[in-house]
Amino acid sequence: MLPAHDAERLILELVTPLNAQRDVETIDLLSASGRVLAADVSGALDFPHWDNSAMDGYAVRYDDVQGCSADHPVTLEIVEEIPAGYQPQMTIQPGQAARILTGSMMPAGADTIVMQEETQREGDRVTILTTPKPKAFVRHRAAFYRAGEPLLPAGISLAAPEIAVLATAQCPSVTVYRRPRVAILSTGNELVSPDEPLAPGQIVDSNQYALASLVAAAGAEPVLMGIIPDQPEPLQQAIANAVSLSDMVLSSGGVSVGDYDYVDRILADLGGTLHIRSVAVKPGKPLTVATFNKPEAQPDAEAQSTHSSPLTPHSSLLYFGLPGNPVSALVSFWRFVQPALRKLSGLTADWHPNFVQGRSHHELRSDGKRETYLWGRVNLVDGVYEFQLAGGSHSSGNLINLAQTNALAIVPVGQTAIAPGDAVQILLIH
Ligand SMILES: Nc1nc2c(c(=O)[nH]1)N[C@H]1C(S)=C(S)[C@@H](COP(=O)(O)OP(=O)(O)OC[C@H]3O[C@@H](n4cnc5c(N)ncnc54)[C@H](O)[C@@H]3O)O[C@H]1N2
Ligand code: MOO
Ligand SMILES: [Mg+2]
Repeated sequence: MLPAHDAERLILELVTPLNAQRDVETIDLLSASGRVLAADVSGALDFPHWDNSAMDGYAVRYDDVQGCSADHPVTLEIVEEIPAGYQPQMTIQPGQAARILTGSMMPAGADTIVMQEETQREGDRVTILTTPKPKAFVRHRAAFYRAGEPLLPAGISLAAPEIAVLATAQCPSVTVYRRPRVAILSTGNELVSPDEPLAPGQIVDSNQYALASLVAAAGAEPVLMGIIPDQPEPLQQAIANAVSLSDMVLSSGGVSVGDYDYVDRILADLGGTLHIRSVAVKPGKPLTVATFNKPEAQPDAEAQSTHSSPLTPHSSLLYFGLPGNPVSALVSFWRFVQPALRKLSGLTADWHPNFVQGRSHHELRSDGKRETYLWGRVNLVDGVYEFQLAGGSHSSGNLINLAQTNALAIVPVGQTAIAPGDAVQILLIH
């Protein structure tokens, strides 16, 4: 049994990320949320693009208003009104000012904004009642970003802030990694899909649904391979098929020591290399991790004929044989598959699970033999993550009380209890 930390490190080493040249697509910025940027972006525009005012007020020459106060005000002639979207026509001369509104272009000659609240307006004259700081409330061209400098690096996930930046840089479309295809298959003679009646001994295949949801939430494309019986031939066929058409495979079930647990043997027969057979976590001990070398798809037939096999690039596909127990399959996903999927998807950082320190409201128990994950909810209480253990059984076969949880509390190997109020490491799962 590999310790969890070593398993995570080994798994991440085994991941070949999508290729920044071949595995990309150009998409509309409006559909880019959650996608991973595949190329560095730099902008062709300074930001701000013009000197502009940060306040509603008056654009003045600092020399004209230096030293003025309520007792010694200065009155200036307003020579132009500058609303947003308007290009100023006048150059402000000594003794002059322009009425200006937030975001509008600074007129030539002016270098300082006096906010409206510090003035008195009478017709086309404005009286300035305080001395502003030199260059006050002017947002200078390129103060925030200079055209041509790096704007966003490849390998980051796009969310509202990055999408706003790309829009501002006039990038209405963006080159992102394609979504990784993740094949999902459930193994087991006992499994039926949720729309089928249960005969004695049968159970419903929930893993395929749960894993599809997790894969989609991670920004990847789930490819559902269905329920495969515990029979070597159909299972081998399904696994070979899954390996050939995806970037990662997740199967559940059939990885323990039972008479019908064929997955590991089939992976070896198909030429896979087995790296992990079990991990010291509870739930989730039986976890098979294997890799397959795959010839990479060639962009076109010509490329295929000019690059004969020794030059054909290969990539390594990661196969996860997750345990069949429903909670075990999900815990294995959160702890080990998700980081691998993040690296596969082209992200250059932030692969690791989201661990935080908190305190436990309830007593947490473990046998101390494996790193133990208990499910529940965290809330921030006075700035501290507080973990509330889900009620009911923490059996790996009980998925019912997993609903409405958002975190897993971790009891380390060698520790058998965490007392109420004590510190606990928590894995955030949503
Ligand atoms: N002698 C031992 N037996 C077991 C060990 C062990 O170390 N020695 N480990 C146990 C642990 S821990 C786990 S976890 C399970 C893992 O078993 P498998 O991965 O081989 O899974 P199966 O045997 O196929 O199924 C286990 C369990 O999960 C249910 N299941 C399977 N697939 C699904 C699905 N798609 N949706 C919902 N539920 C599913 C299945 O019906 C079984 O109840 O092995 C222990 N045994
Ligand atoms: O590891 Mo199993 O997942 O304990 O039930
Ligand atoms: Mg089994």
